[in-house]
Amino acid sequence: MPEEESKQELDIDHLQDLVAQQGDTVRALKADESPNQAAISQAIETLKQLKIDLNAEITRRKASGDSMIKSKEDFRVKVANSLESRLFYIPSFKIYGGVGGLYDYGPPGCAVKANVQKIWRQHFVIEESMLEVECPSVTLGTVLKASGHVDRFTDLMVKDAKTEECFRADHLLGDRLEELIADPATRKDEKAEFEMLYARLDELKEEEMKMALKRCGCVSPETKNELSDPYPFNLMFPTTIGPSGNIQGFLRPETAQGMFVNFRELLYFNGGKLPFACAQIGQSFRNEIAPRAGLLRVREFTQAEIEHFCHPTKKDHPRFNEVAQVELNLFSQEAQLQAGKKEPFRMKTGEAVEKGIIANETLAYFVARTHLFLKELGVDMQRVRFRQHLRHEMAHYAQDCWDAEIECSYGWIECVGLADRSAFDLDAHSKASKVDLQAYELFDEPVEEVIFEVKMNKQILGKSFKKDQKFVIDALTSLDEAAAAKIEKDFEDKGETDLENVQGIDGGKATITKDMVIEMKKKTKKVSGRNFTPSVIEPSFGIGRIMYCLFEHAFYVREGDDENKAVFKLPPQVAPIKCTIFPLVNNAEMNAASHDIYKSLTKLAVSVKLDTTAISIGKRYCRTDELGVPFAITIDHRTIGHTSTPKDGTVTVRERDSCEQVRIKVDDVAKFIADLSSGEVEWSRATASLEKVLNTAE
Ligand SMILES: Nc1ncnc2c1ncn2[C@@H]1O[C@H](COP(=O)(O)OP(=O)(O)OP(=O)(O)O)[C@@H](O)[C@H]1O
Repeated sequence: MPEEESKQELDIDHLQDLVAQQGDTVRALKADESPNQAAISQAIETLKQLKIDLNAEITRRKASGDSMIKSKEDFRVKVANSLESRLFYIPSFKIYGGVGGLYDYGPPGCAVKANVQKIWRQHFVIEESMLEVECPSVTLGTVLKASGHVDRFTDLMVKDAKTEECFRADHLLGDRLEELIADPATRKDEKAEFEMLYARLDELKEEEMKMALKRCGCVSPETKNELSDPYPFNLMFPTTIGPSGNIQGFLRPETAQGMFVNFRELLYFNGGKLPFACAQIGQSFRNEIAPRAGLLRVREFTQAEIEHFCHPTKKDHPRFNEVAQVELNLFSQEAQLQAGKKEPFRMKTGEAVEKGIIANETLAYFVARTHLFLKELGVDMQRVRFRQHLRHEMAHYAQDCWDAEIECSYGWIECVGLADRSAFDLDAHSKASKVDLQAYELFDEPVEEVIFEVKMNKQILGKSFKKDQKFVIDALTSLDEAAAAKIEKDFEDKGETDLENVQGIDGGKATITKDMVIEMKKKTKKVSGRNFTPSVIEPSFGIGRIMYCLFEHAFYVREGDDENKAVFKLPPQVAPIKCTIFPLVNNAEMNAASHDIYKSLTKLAVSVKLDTTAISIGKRYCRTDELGVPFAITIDHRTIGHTSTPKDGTVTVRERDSCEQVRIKVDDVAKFIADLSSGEVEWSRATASLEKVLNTAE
């Protein structure tokens, strides 16, 4: 966003703060034990005046016709107009009226997406030697049952009692709570209650949500009809696999599960060594109840996910030194919970681990690498923060979670989730598939361990446990001293014992009777290693959300120009097309020269657009600026020679943001543009020794 605009936004923010503070003052005065009527009247007058000032400022900005962008909504509309009119993306099935939450990327959108993914692959898969996989989007139901998605991947939904329109219960309640909290008529004690509810919005269970909707008088937003009670709605798209319809499947809601279920093969591929990371880029599907905010909440989107498998108690990272000095904008749990103004703070990655703010080196390593990736894409890093999940936002098994949030006109948006998920996923799949998903650890030195040699009566055991016998034997042969003592005591007291957490057995419980065990002998043994279930650290990127935020950060309207002179200042590596070629005049000679340059650029794998339309150069620049094209080559009379202009075999090259133009030899131009497009060389350095020309077209 241009600097000037953020200054104006701040003024409005300031006025809004003043209105809120004055509202508090009025309420405090009213709540006084012996209210001072004169003071209350005066405070109300001040509040009224502040509201008038605020509204006047908003109206003034909306009404003024200059090229500045007046409000977040105006800005958003301008960005969306440019993106849609230039076919970055458009609603899918548009000629049939479209359907919420599904979008098509057009040519520049596809190109930007491919570039973002290419940078992601380079930054993570290649630089970190990750094992990349590609798994199907159609996923077996049993996989998603084991992962918990079939039972728990739900949002609470309510319906308009008459029209049956569906809403996300937390969205409706959140909107209503915002109204109630801002309303000067709300009593102080009620305000505190509503604020508390607002803070707990995403942790409310079905019954609590039902009460809260009632308490706040929530109704259907448009029709004002009553609402149904909230109920869980599973966000997965169900399907069946095969013609019989007997195999339940789902479109995957995340790419992660494919990597977990391949763990055993990947570990083998990696020579049995940990840690290693697996990566996947692919489509994910969520039947969002209320898709909104363009590309930010859609029903099909591209995820780029990493599963880093490591030892549960050794989460240091061999390359941590490389990122220890990277300064992050951290919004820790503590910063979010402190009284008064809640603000993120800047801290080096190394210090954040030392102070225990980020749980371990590996998670912090990925936070820092994510920071560097977003920076490389051209995201405005002043508007990026890493927000730590509050305890209630984290699953019970999660050790620590951080979201990379990017600020845009919709507020702070989670674009990347980074979580230490402990051994949950591998344990869950191991249990459900009855396949061992463990790794083996070789100790530095063999250690002496107390073991229990258990002689079993396999006939009796087999009768009771059939094919699960193996899991019971595994459990009985890996007893520790306390567990063995308990079994012996249980046998003495009641002739049987319950084994808990038996891997591979449904519910994990196995009842062992005394006759199944012939003898238990305590022994010491030297062991050189052990099996364990690895922990998983998962960075999960939403490519569409990152792209949208990047588009907003890159967008500006060139000052002093017409409203429609919109520019996307995308970095060359991300820009959909690197260079446009314009013949100054649409004639055979200039067109031929343009074609030659076009060929030399495409040979170097630089994406180019040849524009031979007869419209003015200024208008052509304007069109390519809105596509984010960073460079433009113009072939003119000096290139090919003219009666009044001697041929010198040069072309002009113009840079999008500075509008600066230089002349360069035709033979050198392809390499020059290729170097600039890779982002390796900056414009100012590349052009230091070149002839600058006056820009007359703009
Ligand atoms: N409906 C969606 N549309 C676009 N991107 C999405 C959507 N849901 C998730 N993502 C992206 O995938 C990433 C990882 O998914 P994750 O399951 O952590 O998201 P989430 O916490 O469910 O997101 P939210 O709370 O916003 O629904 C998110 O950080 C986001 O970038």
